[in-house]
Amino acid sequence: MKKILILHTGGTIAMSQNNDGAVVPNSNNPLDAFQNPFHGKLDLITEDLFNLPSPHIGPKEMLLIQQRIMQAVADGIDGIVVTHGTDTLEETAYFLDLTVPNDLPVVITGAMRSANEIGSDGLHNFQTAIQTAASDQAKGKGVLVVMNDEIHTARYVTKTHTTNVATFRTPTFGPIGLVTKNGAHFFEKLLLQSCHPIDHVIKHVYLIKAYAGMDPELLGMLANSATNGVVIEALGAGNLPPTVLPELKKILDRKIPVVLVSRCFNGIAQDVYGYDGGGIQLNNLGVTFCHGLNGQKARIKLLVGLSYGLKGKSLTDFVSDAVS
Ligand SMILES: NC(=O)C[C@H](N)C(=O)O
Repeated sequence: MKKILILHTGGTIAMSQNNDGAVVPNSNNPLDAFQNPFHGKLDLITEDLFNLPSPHIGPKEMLLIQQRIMQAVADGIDGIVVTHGTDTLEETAYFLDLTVPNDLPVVITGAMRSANEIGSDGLHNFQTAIQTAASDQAKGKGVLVVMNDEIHTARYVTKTHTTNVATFRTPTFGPIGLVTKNGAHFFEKLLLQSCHPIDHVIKHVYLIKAYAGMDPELLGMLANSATNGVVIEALGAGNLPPTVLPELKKILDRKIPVVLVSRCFNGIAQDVYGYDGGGIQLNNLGVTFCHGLNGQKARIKLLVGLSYGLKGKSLTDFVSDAVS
């Protein structure tokens, strides 16, 4: 019988609406009411790691989840389900994708409606996540996000709607599988990336967003602080307003890695434009283009790479390639 370890970390899936209509964490996890429908087929081992809304989760908590999963790998667990708030779920999922071995199925899920709201999606998402983690086909796919009957890769999935249960989408590529009443079905093979099992996370890796008429002061502050890395969500195919270039150069002169992604929902950032502030100039200045990740994931990738001790070309190669 397969052993599936369930790690609860909080989020709406562990919350209820109170009499004032506010959605608040429950002291008793509503998922404790889950009746194992896989009796005799799956051994479900449950642990409450913590009970935090996901805006309270950061790299420290992500590392705790990663360490618990590494222990489970050593203990011979067959699959892992992590329940998590949806606001930062994609970041934790990608952090784990980069830092745990990708042969063990690790599935993250959450809910958009709390336990006592009509149409609550928590129990259903929980069940489909368990089915996916128990599937032989889930092996070797890296960390997966299962929500609303869809299976997405941690690498590309993102939260796209504030409240809709169909919030998790994979721009450009789409989901890699579905969960039906018969279980998990995959229709994509994946390029797998290497595992970087870090044991600490560094600080001061920042994410900022470009906008029309972008003020240079924020970059100026980063150039003069204890900054370890910067990710910029650039305009379009990967361009910045020229007004920020002097401050950007100060950061690059300090050998602080600067990674560029696009603020566009679809597509990849590339060095295609030759005007002032265009991608070709940014590339020549030493900015690293990250192909295919959104800003928050590129930041996680830079954070993991730096925490792992990568430097220079190995760091650039690691961060620029979404599948390395
Ligand atoms: N749907 C959710 O889980 C959102 C909640 N604010 C959280 O991330 O904890």
